[in-house]
Amino acid sequence: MNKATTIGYLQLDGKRAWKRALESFWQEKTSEEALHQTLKTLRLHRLHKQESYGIDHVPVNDFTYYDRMLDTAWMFNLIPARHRTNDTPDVTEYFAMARGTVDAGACAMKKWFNTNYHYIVPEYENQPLKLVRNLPLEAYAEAEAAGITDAKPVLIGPYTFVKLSSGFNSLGEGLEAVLPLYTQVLAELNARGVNWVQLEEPYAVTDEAEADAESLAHVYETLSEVAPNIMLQTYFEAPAVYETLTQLPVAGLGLDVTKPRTQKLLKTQGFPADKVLAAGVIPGDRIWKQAPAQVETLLRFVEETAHPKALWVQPTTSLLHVPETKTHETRLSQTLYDQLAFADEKLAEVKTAASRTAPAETTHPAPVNEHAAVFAGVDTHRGTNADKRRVAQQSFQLPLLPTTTIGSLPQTTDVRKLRRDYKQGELSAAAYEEALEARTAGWIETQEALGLDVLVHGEFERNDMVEYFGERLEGYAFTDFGWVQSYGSRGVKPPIVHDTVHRPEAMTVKAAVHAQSLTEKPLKGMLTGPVTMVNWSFLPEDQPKSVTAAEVAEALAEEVRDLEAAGITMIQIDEPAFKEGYPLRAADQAAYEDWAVRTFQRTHRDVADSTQVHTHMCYSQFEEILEAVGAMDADVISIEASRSRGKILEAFADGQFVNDIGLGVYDIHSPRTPAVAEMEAMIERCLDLFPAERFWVNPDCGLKTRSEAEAKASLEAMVEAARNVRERVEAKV
Ligand code: MET
Ligand SMILES: [Zn+2]
Repeated sequence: MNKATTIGYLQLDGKRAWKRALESFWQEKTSEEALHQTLKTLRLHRLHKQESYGIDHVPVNDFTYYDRMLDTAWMFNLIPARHRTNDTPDVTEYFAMARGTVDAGACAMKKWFNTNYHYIVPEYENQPLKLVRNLPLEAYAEAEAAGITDAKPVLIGPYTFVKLSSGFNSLGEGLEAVLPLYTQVLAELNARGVNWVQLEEPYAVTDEAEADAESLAHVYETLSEVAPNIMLQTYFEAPAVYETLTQLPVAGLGLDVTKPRTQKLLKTQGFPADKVLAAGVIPGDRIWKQAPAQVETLLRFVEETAHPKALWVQPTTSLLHVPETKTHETRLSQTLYDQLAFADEKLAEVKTAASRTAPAETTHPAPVNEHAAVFAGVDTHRGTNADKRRVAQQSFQLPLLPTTTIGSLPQTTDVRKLRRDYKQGELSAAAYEEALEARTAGWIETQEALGLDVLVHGEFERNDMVEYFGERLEGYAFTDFGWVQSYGSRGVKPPIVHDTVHRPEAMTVKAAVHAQSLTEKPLKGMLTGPVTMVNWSFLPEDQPKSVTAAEVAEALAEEVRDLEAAGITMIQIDEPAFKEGYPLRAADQAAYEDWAVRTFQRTHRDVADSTQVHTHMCYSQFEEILEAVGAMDADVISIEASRSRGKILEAFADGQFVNDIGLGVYDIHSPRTPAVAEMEAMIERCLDLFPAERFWVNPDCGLKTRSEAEAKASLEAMVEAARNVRERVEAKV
């Protein structure tokens, strides 16, 4: 019988006990001692749970107080000077790095590969490194004391750790710094009698790994001398350096065998006979139950092509990316409920798959191509150019450097309470709507008083920019406890697309028309774009992602037409998740861009030249995707620019990009009121690159998380900065 294994389990349980424990400690409502105690209980609970499902080599040290990259950095004494308060770091340093303090900003946070999880970026500044505590060893000992023998300590591998850290001048320098510490950790595990250890190297699936193959080999040649059996675990794609990995002196290799590229590698290159193959056969980042026959077929394929020394059956990724269990859901239809498998249901699937040996009759279904072409033969483009539209849109009579916001305005406690009361039936639909309209009316006055040139209604009715539209479209379903960790203690409940997406009726027209009726200034209608809608949802299993995006695009196109017909002729279609959907391999990029750009284009294809389309993206490396952004052809794109102090504009300035740009002049994540002079300087710098006619001035994202006072003060300063620069530019001509 094959072994049933997992790569890692999730932190954010459905009841959110983990989150509550952390937040109550941060709010100083519980002691540090109580925090450790509560988290230990949760930690042991999940170990026993996995064991009870029949999982072998239950992973330990996958449980974190915030993030696993952070755990590793902290354990190595890789603490930025600004966060250090003790000689030997403790939770103070740990949470200072994660969340910042009054005096010291947090470490940066970045997207974990192509998932919606964000990790903490360790900062190397030549600190002397040392092993502060051997966390994997402690976790192993704890499990053993709880009666779980043969647990598998897991940690992020040295190669991936260095690649994702900042401050190392080169991979070589980074490895030189951390390899001795990994060696010490692993040697201590070995001395303790640990059997297997899992080292995760997801970076080995990226194109960049090809150039790093030698370093990877060096790392594992060094570590295997001292370590227990190493399971070198990859996920998210097939390794880009498969041949190198197969030749390493490690005891096992973990692969996502559902990926077509992995299957091809197994077929053409085989698998080393001296290694264990940990085969990811149950999708760890999706929520659909697998047909047992299909899994068996896949396993049979693996056995026949790989002939490994032994086979471990496991999910393709850590279970971090799915909710804990479906068992507490009551709102889902029986059909849908029956089709779902969240983390705990996957444990059962893994066990079942590992236990069966009977060969299946069915043939392996052709893998779905996520990036299948859509809108074949359909012209999705607006069919007009930026210059023509600029002329038609002069009717808005905007000043030079018009000021606006990104859409959401502060969601104060009373706004949240309104939504909650309405959802729980304590407030009638009419009373709810009236309260929202009053809120919008107040802010229309405020925006006018602040002197903003283009207004918004404020998005008070939206808890989340994807959920809001999902709830109004057919084909979506929502869970009550389906939390997935996004970063730290923060989670999201991604909607589930389970059927064809349709728009039964207009979704945003009424609120926009009401808001516009209160002002002479133009008001932007606010929509969430098709790419973001699919990148932040769980999608049907057997359908390419692009197909769902195309359905959403048609629904949004209807909404755009309705808005236009109702007199809302400035419409923003947000795409903050456009960049994060990019595939891990360059070879897949063109196919992604094709459907992503075309579905976005489709949403605004049918509007008149005089209707102005905006889009908004935040926190993206725009340099890499500029051509696609240009092809989306929104009249105005607002971008995050404050953190790079406008440097990003250099990429836009090479002449290819013809649309207008909304400069995000201050960081909305900071509670600090930005200085007028600072914002002026940034605008001025950008004017060296572009004519002033092409710029807008705005914050770098929505203001929903800010207090009213913070938002007002910041916007006041922003409007003043724009005015000052406007006056100077106009005085020059
Ligand atoms: C993450 S992007 C958010 C855009 C949205 N319109 C807002 O202002 O909140
Ligand atoms: Zn944003």
